[in-house]
Amino acid sequence: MHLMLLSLGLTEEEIDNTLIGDLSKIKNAMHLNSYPACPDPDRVVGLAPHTDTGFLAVLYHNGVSGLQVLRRKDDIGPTRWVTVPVVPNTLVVNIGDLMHVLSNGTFHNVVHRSTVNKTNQRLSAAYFFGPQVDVKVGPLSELTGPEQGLPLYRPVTWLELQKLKSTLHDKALQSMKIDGKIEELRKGA
Ligand SMILES: O=C(O)CCC(=O)C(=O)O
Ligand SMILES: [Fe+2]
Repeated sequence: MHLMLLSLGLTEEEIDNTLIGDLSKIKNAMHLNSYPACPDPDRVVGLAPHTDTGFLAVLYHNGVSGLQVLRRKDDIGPTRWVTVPVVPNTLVVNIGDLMHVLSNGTFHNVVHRSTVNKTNQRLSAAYFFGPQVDVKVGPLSELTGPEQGLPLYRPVTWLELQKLKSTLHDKALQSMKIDGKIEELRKGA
């Protein structure tokens, strides 16, 4: 995460002043997932499509494939699910919603899901890195201004975002847009 903030142009000193510079404001969580083998895997959902809410998620798995990411329409093809290849002794890092907010939309949160395997049980451990539940996260002031552009999102705490997602699902971030119409979205949810 430190390297990602450097790549956005923040100095070491500016990073020290962000949430990740102040480790007392950082919180961790973990999911342990088990996907039993299923003889008819196309008829079951392992883990429904979602984005992770924190800054970053680091995924470890037992070498059985199943994680897929949603690739938006591009020159290569239409919007599609792409299976993340299993590479031994590696971890997968997903960008979460709060990293998307913190970077003012530069780093995109990734929509992903898990499928189940026909013959092998799949196990995964997802480690989530985010702020303490009551610390507000908004676009970094270093990334917004007359030259870089306006902040796209209002600040939220991790807890607020989790509550928004429980009612608005994939529309939660849209509802935090500074020109977003939260009430309209709530009615349509
Ligand atoms: O099982 C996986 O590979 C993904 C798990 C996941 O996305 C999650 O726990 O949020
Ligand atoms: Fe996830």
